[in-house]
Amino acid sequence: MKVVDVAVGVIKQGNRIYISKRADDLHQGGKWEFPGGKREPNESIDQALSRELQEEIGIQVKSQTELTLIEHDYGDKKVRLHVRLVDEFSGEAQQQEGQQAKWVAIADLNQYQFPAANVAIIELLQRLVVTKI
Ligand SMILES: Nc1nc2c([nH]c(=O)n2[C@H]2C[C@H](O)[C@@H](COP(=O)(O)OP(=O)(O)OP(=O)(O)O)O2)c(=O)[nH]1
Ligand SMILES: [Mg+2]
Repeated sequence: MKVVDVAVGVIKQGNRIYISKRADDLHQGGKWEFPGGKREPNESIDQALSRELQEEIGIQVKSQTELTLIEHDYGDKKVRLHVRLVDEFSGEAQQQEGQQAKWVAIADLNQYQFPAANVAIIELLQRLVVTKI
């Protein structure tokens, strides 16, 4: 099965992260996610993330730094999540297609149901909080 490269943005303001709910009819539908999407041919991950965050939540990314890389096999689909921290952006994060979204404290992320691949991202964020970011 081919692996799908996905650019994922952990958008941070203070100690809170922006999460949105995936539409029910998508892969891993109905779960919460960090905004982002599939890289298109000839696009870098940086470009894919900037484009997706503009399209999905209407922000312009000013800085993105690598957080982690996660490969996960859902059985029906294999993904490689390129997870980036976005802590500088312009515009106000707002779902462009009306999905639910919210800013959640890093410590409270466990209260939401995410796709299985995200468990490692949330653990990492909570570990980083203890030290720095
Ligand atoms: N955006 C996002 N995708 C995630 C996360 N965790 C996770 O397993 N995924 C998976 C679900 C999907 O299989 C894939 C991303 O696909 P997507 O549906 O967001 O892609 P896209 O925005 O380009 O959408 P489309 O072109 O298919 O409409 O990565 C996450 O936190 N954020
Ligand atoms: Mg998407």
